[in-house]
Amino acid sequence: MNDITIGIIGVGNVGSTLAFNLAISGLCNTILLKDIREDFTKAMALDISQAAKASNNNTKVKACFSKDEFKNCKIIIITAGIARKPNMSREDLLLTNTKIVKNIFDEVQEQNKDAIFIIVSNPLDTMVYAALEKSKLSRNRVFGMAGALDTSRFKHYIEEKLTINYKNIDALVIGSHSNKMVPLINHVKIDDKLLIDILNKEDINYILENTQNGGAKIVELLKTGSAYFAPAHCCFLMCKAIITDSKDVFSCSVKLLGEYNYNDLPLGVPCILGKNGIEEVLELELSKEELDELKNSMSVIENSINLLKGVKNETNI
Ligand SMILES: NC(=O)c1ccc[n+]([C@@H]2O[C@H](COP(=O)([O-])OP(=O)(O)OC[C@H]3O[C@@H](n4cnc5c(N)ncnc54)[C@H](O)[C@@H]3O)[C@@H](O)[C@H]2O)c1
Repeated sequence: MNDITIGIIGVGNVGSTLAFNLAISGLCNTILLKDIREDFTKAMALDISQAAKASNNNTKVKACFSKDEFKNCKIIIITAGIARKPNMSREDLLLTNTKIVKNIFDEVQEQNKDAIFIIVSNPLDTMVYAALEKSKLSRNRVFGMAGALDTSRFKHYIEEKLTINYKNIDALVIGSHSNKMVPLINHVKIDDKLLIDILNKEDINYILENTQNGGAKIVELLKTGSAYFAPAHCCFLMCKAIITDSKDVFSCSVKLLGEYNYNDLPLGVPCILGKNGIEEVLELELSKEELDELKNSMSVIENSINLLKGVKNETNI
């Protein structure tokens, strides 16, 4: 068992499911939970601690309500905020969640000087931008989880259309966490075969459309919120890569510094994760068509950030 504390802020569907994943894995020995719903958070801490005990591991889960309790975290995952309901876009969450995310840094940054922050709250890429702006931390320590989830949805819909036996799907989604995300369809490999050589155009279009609208489909069915098992598990895997210094590659929303010809803006691209958070941002060789799609995808983030900047001038968010 590692002597490591992981903090989760926002103990709703994603946050509590992540805490459960962490507690039963034994990846860390302390999980700190923080949410505005006090009794609910205390209940989650008890229930999840007891789940850890059922697997005979010593992970302690604590509900924290003061600055002094929520401290010394190696990783902090921010899932606080409101989630989408049917007919809401991720952008509809913009102003509320920006205020929440920025306040959180006021509350926890001082007591967690070495923490790596993984942002989950939506609209994801803009929340990464707001968190970086507020915290003034470097990009390796403040980044977002979304590409890992979008990639798992991509793989889900690819598998639906496969009729052959295979061992591995190698696939990646980059771009903004929006319906203009960029599933890199021409790069997908099923073992050593290119997917585009296996499936017809209709199947390919089905995969692309469903991947890009994968979150909305779950929102529509749930009616009261958005997906949480896959998002929480992707966060867990990213925490694991950091704690174990695995150097595994995840698509993360990270501030670009010249990569893909963008500067000072966050975008989902493949990154190596290790003990310092993002160890390296990988630059893929993309076709002209893919770069155009990425530009289109980035326009969602630029519009959202511009909207935020406009409101900020008026209201001091
Ligand atoms: N990045 C992704 O891929 C991805 C995937 C799923 C969900 N999300 C986003 O993650 C966020 C959480 O989703 P969810 O389904 O867990 O929602 P949820 O409503 O179940 O949980 C949100 C929690 O945040 C808490 N909260 C609100 N304000 C807070 C504050 N100031 N401090 C601490 N806690 C606060 C609420 O009390 C609630 O428990 C949403 O914004 C959602 O859109 C992102």
